[in-house]
Amino acid sequence: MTRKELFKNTLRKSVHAWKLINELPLSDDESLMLRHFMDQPGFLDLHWRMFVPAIKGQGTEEQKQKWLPLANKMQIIGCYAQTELGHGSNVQGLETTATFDPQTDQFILHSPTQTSSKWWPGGLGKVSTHAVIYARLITDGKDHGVHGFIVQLRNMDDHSPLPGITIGDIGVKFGNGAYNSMDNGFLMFDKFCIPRDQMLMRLSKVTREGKYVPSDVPRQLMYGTMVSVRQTIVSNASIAMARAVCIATRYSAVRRQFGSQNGGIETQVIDYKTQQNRLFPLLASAYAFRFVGEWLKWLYTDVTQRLEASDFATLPEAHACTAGLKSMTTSATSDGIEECRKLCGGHGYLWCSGLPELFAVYVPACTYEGDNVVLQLQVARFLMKTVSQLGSGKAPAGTTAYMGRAKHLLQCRSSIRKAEDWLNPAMVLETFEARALRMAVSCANNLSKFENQEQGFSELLADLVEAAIAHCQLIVVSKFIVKLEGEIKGKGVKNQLKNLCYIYALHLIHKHLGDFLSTNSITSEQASLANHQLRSLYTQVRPNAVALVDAFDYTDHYLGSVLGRYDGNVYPKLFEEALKDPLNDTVVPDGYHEYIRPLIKQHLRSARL
Ligand SMILES: CCCCCCCCCC/C=C\CCC/C=C/C(=O)SCCNC(=O)CCNC(=O)[C@H](O)C(C)(C)COP(=O)(O)OP(=O)(O)OC[C@H]1O[C@@H](n2cnc3c(N)ncnc32)[C@H](O)[C@@H]1OP(=O)(O)O
Ligand SMILES: Cc1cc2nc3c(=O)[nH]c(=O)nc-3n(C[C@H](O)[C@H](O)[C@H](O)COP(=O)(O)OP(=O)(O)OC[C@H]3O[C@@H](n4cnc5c(N)ncnc54)[C@H](O)[C@@H]3O)c2cc1C
Repeated sequence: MTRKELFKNTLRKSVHAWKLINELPLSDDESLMLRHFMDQPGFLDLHWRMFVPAIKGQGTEEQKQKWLPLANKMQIIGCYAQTELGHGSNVQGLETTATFDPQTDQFILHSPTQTSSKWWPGGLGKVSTHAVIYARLITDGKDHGVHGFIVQLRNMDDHSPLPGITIGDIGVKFGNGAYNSMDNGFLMFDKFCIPRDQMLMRLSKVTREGKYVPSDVPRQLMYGTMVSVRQTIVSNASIAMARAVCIATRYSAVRRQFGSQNGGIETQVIDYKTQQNRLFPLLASAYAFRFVGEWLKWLYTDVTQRLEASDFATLPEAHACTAGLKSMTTSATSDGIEECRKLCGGHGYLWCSGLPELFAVYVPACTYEGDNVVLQLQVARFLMKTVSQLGSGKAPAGTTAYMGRAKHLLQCRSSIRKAEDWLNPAMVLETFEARALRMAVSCANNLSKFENQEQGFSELLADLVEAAIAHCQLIVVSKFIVKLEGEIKGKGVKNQLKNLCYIYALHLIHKHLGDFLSTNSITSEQASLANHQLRSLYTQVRPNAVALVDAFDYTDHYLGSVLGRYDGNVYPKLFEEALKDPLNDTVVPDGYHEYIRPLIKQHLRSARL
C-alpha cells in the first residue's frame, strides 16, 4: 500500500474494531486483545492509552464529567502532545507557553520558536479533534513550569484546523509499512485561546483572578500517564519477543544444513549449540518478560490505589521499576527480533518471514515513552539515593530490599561448587543481588569523590546505566523465581519453566561476565560451571522448544510468517509468496527495452569491434 492507502486502511480497521467493541460488546481485556490482532499502530492507541488516562489522572471531577463521556463514546478523538521538535526527553525544557489572560479568563497557547512546535504525537497529524497539550504555564509574568491542557484542534463539522493552529503529519518513518500507519504529527499555536477550565487542574490550579495554586501532592503525578503506558509496554515486549522467537524456533526445526552422513538427512539447525545459545535465551526472555510484566501490572495497580489514598511512599519505586523495566525489556526485545532474523539465515531477510516488519514496528519502543538510556538514568538516581540512605535507619523496601543486606552482600563469596548448584534459586539470586549491589555501591563511591554531585553523575553516566541494568535484570530473575514458587499446573510444565528460568539467569551471567567477575560476585571457575550448566539446560529444552513456542498460541495469520508456519511447510510456501510478487507478473521486466537491452546490445557491438 502507499502511505495514504495504509493510513486510510488503518482508519477503516480502527473504526471497525471500535464498532465490534460496542456491538458484541467486548470487555476491556478483550478489547486489548482485539488491538493486538489488529496489529497496527493507529490513533486508537493514543486516544485510549494516553488521552483518556491523562484526563482521568489529571482532571478535576468536573473536567472528567465533561470530557470523559465524550471521549468514551469517541465523539471526540484525542492524542497526547508533549514532545516538541527541540525537546522530548527533557520535559522541563518544553517551550510551548500557556499564558493566562485575566481579562478574558483564557489561556493563550503559543509556539514562540520553531523548536517549540509539537512534533511526534501519534494521532495528531490527521485524525485527532482534541489533544492533551503540555505547555509552560505563565501567570502574571511568572513561569510555573509544564502543565497539561485539553485543547480542541479541529472544527467538529469539517475537520479543518481551528484558526491559530497549524497542523500536519511529520512524514515517513522507518520501514515500509510499520509505524507509517500512524499520523505522528506537528502542531504550532499562534496565540490560540482556550477557556481557563481547560487546564487540567486536579494537581495545581489557576483561579479566576489568575492566582496560581500549586499542587499539594507530588508534581510528578503529572507524569502518571507515562508511568501507566511504560507498564503496559513491558508486557507488550513479551508478546513481540514471543512472536519473533516462535518464527525462529519453528524455522530452526525445519531448516537443515550440513551434517549429512553417507548421503543421509542433514542436521536440523536447531541442534547446533550455537543456534541454541542464541535462540533459547530469547525463548526464556519471552517467558521472563511475561512474568515480570504480570508483576509490574500488580505493582502499578498497588501504587494507583495508594495514590488514591494520598500515600505517595511507593511512587519513586513505581517510577524506577516502570522506567527501568520498560527500558530493559524493549532494548532486549529489539535486539532479540534482529537476532531471530539472523537465526533464520537469508530467508529471515525476506519480507514474508514476518521479521523485518516486526522489527520496524517494534524498534521505536526503545525511544517512545522515554529514551531507554534516559530512563535507566532515572533508575540510577533512585539507586544512588537508596545507597546513600543505607545505614540511616530507613530500611530499603520493595525491589531494593536486598540492599538492606548490604553488609552480607558486599563481602559474601558465592558457594557454587558444581554445575548443578546453578539450579539452586537462592544461590542464583544471591549472585545477582551481589553483582547489582556492588555495581551500585561502586558508582556511589566514585560519585562521592566529586565535590559537585551533578558533575560526578555526568562523568559516571555510562557506569550508572550499567548499574541500573544490573538492578533491572535482578528484578526479572527474581520475579521468574517467585513465579516458579507459586502454583503452576502440571509438573512437566513447571520443569520446563524452571529450565527457562535458569537459562535466562545463566545466559545473563555469560553475557555480562565482566560485571560478575569484576565485582567478585563469582570466580572464573564458577563462570565456567555456569556455562556447563547452560549447555545441559539447552539439551533439556531442545525436545520441547517447538512446544514451548506453540504454547504462545499465535495463529499463522497473526504471525504473518512463511518461516514460522505451524505446519512447517516452508519451502513450497516461499515459492508461492515469491510468485505473488508484482515483479513476477511478467517474465520480461518493465524497463528491459529501456535499459537492459541497449546495454547488452552496446556490449555486443563493442565485443564485435
Ligand atoms: C504492531 C504492534 C505494535 C505494538 C503495539 C504495542 C502498543 C504498546 C502501547 C503503546 C501505546 C502508545 C504508543 C506510544 C506512544 C508514545 C508516546 C510518547 O512517547 S509520549 C512522550 C513520552 N515522553 C517521555 O517519556 C519523556 C521522558 N522524560 C521524562 O519522563 C522526564 O522528563 C524525566 C524522567 C527524564 C526527568 O524528569 P524531569 O525533567 O521532571 O526531571 P526532574 O529532575 O525534575 O525529576 C524530578 C523528580 O521526579 C522524578 N520523576 C520523574 N518522572 C517521574 C514519574 N513518571 N513518576 C514519578 N517520579 C518521577 C525524578 O526521578 C526526580 O526524582 P528525584 O527524587 O527528585 O530525583
Ligand atoms: C514512534 C514514536 C511515537 C511517539 N509518540 C509520541 C506521542 O504520542 N506523544 C509525544 O508527546 N511524543 C511521542 N514521541 C516522542 C518520544 O516520546 C520522544 O522521541 C522520546 O521521549 C525521546 O526524546 P527525544 O526524541 O527528545 O530524544 P533525545 O533526548 O534527543 O535523545 C537523543 C539521544 O540523546 C541521549 N540523551 C538525551 N538526554 C540524555 C541525558 N540526560 N543523558 C544521557 N543521554 C541523553 C539519548 O540517549 C539519545 O541517544 C514518539 C516517538 C516515536 C519514535
